[in-house]
Amino acid sequence: MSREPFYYSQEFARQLDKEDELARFRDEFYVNAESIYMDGNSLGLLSRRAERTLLEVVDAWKTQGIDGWLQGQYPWFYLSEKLAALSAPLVGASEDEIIVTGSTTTNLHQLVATFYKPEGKKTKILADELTFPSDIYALQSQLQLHGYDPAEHLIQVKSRDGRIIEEEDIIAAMTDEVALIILPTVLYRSGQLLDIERLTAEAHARGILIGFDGCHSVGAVPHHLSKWDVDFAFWCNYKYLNNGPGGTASLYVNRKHFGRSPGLAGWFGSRKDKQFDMEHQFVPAEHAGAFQIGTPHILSMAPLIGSLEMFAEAGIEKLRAKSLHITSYMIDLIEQELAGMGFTIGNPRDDLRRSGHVCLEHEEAARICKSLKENKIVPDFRAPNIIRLAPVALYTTYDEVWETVQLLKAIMVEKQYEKFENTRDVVA
Ligand SMILES: Cc1ncc(COP(=O)(O)O)c(C=O)c1O
Ligand SMILES: Nc1c(O)cccc1C(=O)C[C@H](N)C(=O)O
Repeated sequence: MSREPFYYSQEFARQLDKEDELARFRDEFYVNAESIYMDGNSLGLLSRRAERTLLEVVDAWKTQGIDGWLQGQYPWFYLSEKLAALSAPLVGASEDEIIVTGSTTTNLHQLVATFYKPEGKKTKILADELTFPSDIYALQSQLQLHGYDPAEHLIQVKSRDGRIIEEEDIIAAMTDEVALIILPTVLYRSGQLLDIERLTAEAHARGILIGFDGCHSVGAVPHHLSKWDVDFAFWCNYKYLNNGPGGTASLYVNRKHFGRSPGLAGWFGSRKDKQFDMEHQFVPAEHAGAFQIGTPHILSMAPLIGSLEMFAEAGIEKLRAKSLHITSYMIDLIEQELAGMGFTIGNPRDDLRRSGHVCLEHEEAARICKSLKENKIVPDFRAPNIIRLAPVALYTTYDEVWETVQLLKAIMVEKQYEKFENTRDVVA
């Protein structure tokens, strides 16, 4: 995408902030005036609206007790479905194809338990070697539950450069032994955005089901899961969607799979009108709600009500446009200001192949991150050598990007990082 050139001055950054049509949303967040937050790709900030809806739900509990399930502003019995409807525009699905439930990892377990049906020589699961470890642990344990050795039955597509997984290599690994494919939409370290539509079409052409982990794309990148015919997907809501630490996650099941028995059944997967019949014959919901298991984590999804209102107002296309622009600005500034200091941009440069964070590689990354924190910048570190920086479209300013890069420059020029050990913290 061609863009107006960037100029290297703080005035220019401030001018970009004046022109930013999403700038008004920043005031809705609890932004710490003392620091610059660049970690919204790991844990998004709290907004006033999310806080308000959380407190409203707490108040319903306080004042209504058990009646909160059916009464009050957000009856809890229907909250997973209500939030699904609010999430639908972000992922390009019908509201009944989504349900807000569980955690990323438990949703993956549910979906693999549902969709992994080894048969004949089709027994393998295809993933990649750079994906988030929790997904691999889940896949390994699911294979073991079927009596298979993951060393043989889990195929992890290799990266050619340690950063990116080439779509060609994934497609080449889609052999007739593969029963199921699980891939991230975005690789959590390099920020590579995979071509979801192409991979889905290639999988289907070979009769393979495919599901995606959308943790690092939902809320930052528009999706068209139904149009692309993705079989299923799952994602957390605590990164770009600002639902709070450990906040309830989501899953998507393509409507063509409605009616499939959930691999892991539980009473909240029941048809709503049947659930309280308390029969021992499970009657699953006729939509993605069937894949819920137990009682929804109401307090952990309440912030999402307020948060998703903001996404509806801002619009995911506009958020993506700002995200691409502000991350380009950051990359450009890094290249200009930090040249010759040992940094490498590890994310793809093409807008179609990158997501919402900048991946900055350096052999001293762990201690540069500690130094950034001492300078009141919040990045995160991913071993062995990555500093992730996420200027988030809803609340990060261009001026903060400018400040971050200037502080990084001072840290390098003054060798401030040398006083720290080059090792990660317990939670990096
Ligand atoms: C891509 C990806 N998948 C899975 C997870 C695990 O999510 P959870 O701990 O919410 O199950 C995370 C983050 O922790 C992630 O970034
Ligand atoms: N889930 C997290 C947690 O419980 C503590 C700290 C970080 C996280 C994360 O989400 C990390 C994130 N998935 C990542 O991309 O690395």
